[in-house]
Amino acid sequence: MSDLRVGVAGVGVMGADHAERVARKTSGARLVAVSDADQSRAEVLAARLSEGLGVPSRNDAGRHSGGAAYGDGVRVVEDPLELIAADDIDAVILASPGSAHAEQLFACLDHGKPVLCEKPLTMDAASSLRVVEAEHKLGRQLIQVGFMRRFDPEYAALKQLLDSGDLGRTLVLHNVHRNKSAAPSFRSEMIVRDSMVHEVDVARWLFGAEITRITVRTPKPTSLVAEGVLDPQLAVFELANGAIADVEVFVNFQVGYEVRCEAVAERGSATIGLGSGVFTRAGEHWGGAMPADFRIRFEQAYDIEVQRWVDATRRGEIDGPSAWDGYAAAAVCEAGLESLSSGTPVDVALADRGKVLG
Ligand SMILES: NC(=O)C1=CN([C@@H]2O[C@H](COP(=O)(O)OP(=O)(O)OC[C@H]3O[C@@H](n4cnc5c(N)ncnc54)[C@H](O)[C@@H]3O)[C@@H](O)[C@H]2O)C=CC1
Ligand SMILES: O=C1[C@@H](O)[C@H](O)[C@@H](O)[C@H](O)[C@H]1O
Repeated sequence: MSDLRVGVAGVGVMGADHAERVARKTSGARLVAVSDADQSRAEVLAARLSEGLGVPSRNDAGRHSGGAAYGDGVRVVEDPLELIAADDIDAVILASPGSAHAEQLFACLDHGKPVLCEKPLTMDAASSLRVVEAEHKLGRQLIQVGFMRRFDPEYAALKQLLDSGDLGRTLVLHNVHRNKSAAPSFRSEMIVRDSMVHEVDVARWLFGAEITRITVRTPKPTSLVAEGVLDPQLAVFELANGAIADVEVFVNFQVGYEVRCEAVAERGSATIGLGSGVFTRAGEHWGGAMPADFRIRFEQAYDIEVQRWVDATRRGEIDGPSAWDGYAAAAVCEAGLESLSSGTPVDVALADRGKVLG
């Protein structure tokens, strides 16, 4: 079977990481092209990743003729929509900002291109639902959403344990999600839509049930954020199966990246994210290191996610969170935003899955 020829749209923090992953760490795939609204960023990355192949990078004004042979280097395509349409690209990774996802996802569907779309699927529930419906109309699943925690070995082991029933029924999930710091432009709504959305997916996935109601409350914010930014945030999710999950999201924690999840079940509890790595006692100090960001903490999860996406795409399938999962998370976040401003519980308005996908 020939290698999957991949193009990456949006090569900032996450896209550059994924592009490098495809170019250097993923089997059965080859990075053909990258695109970014900031073309110089794409050019620098393409040059760096082409170096590994021992060939110069190219751009569309150069010698691209619609089909890149292996070892041709990584091409820069000015317009991300052109990258999606290109004949020599079999599948796309979207790591552009969430606000660009809807248009680019529709382009992927129009061109029949499988796509691994970073979270959030889109910026609101209505556009996410349109994406789900458009994919459903095609009759095959082309969209996988980048909820990478499902691929993290610790989360996967927790899921397996809970599903085994050894601890009885799971009652409650406690989550902590802390980033060292966030850009001043990272406003309160983004804490829900970009950060909390991971716990929304984790809760839906671990419980295998939809979230029906969300409450978001905020203490007096940390003094280290701009006026008006509500950080940290505490949320409670109520699920259709009667379970409850809570999460503290704090994106300007200052210390490091910390993601924890404790499941409380009828006959025991299980916790992940307590800090792996080497625990040392030296020089009057004891302890271990904390990862600086998600790229370090979840490196293995991203690697597994992308490898399994490539393998599944080559089989003509997806193997991970679907467009529906992206839509359901968007619907919860939308209710979460309403709750963030009212401080009261808000019911999640979710379309009837059977009717949409039936
Ligand atoms: N799964 C995860 O853990 C993470 C996921 N993400 C997601 O990845 C996506 C990108 O986030 P970051 O890399 O942190 O942002 P970023 O700001 O570092 O990178 C975004 C890049 O997209 C480019 N861009 C802007 N408009 C574009 C367009 N219309 N088409 C193509 N490129 C465009 C920008 O110039 C920039 O280089 C977001 O959806 C974000 O939520 C981000 C961090 C972690
Ligand atoms: O997805 C991510 C970022 O977009 C978000 O901004 C961070 O808070 C999350 O920890 C990270 O996983």
